[in-house]
Amino acid sequence: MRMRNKPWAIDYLNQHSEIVVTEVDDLQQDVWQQFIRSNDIKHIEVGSGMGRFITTLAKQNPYIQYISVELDKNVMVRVLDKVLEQNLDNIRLICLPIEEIHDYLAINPLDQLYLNFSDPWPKNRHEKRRLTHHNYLSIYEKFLKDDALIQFKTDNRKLFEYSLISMSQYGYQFVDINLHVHDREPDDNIRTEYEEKFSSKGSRIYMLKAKLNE
Ligand SMILES: C[S@@+](CC[C@H](N)C(=O)[O-])C[C@H]1O[C@@H](n2cnc3c(N)ncnc32)[C@H](O)[C@@H]1O
Repeated sequence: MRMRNKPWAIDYLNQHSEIVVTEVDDLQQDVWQQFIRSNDIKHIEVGSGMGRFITTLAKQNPYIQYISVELDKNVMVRVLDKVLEQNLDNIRLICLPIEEIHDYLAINPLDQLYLNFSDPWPKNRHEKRRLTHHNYLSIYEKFLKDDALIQFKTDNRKLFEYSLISMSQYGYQFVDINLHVHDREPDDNIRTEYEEKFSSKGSRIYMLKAKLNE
């Protein structure tokens, strides 16, 4: 997601340090350690973009704690806007790449992971950047509970097929595979910003749900 540089973004995020982390070391602060170590049900989205998906979930499920991970500060400000506008108190934002923070999350594993419209990185030489590459799957395994669910949506058929193979080879079992989400769209489907954009252009939306262990 390319968003114009907002020179004020980092200050805005840092003014809300009770909700947002912008430096890895901040995760050592007491308030974050308490959050990480609490035994609430916790769901995480990696690559939240502008945050419609995760903020809608947070509003619908006040008893679940949500973690939004988005590396781009220019995009994360849009997630923070939504959290503040809706007064959501069950969501935390981490404005860093997942690669840099997973050890902290692994302290107390999480219940569910969402990947929505992850960058497809179509060139073979960029395969390792895809968020369903086995290197990322092994990162997720460290911070997810044994029976945690991964839900992945994309408009990109090649990335979807790649992800089915990558996850299957890693040992994931598929709980659900939907090859046309918007044909008889499930009531509980929350459309992300990218999903809305691609769907309005006529793209088909694919979705999978998978678990490592039942
Ligand atoms: C194509 S956008 C999709 C945004 C949103 N999920 C949606 O569906 O509208 C992918 C987002 O993932 C973020 N991203 C990519 N790699 C990431 C990583 N390793 N850690 C955190 N965020 C990442 C990008 O900055 C970008 O905003």
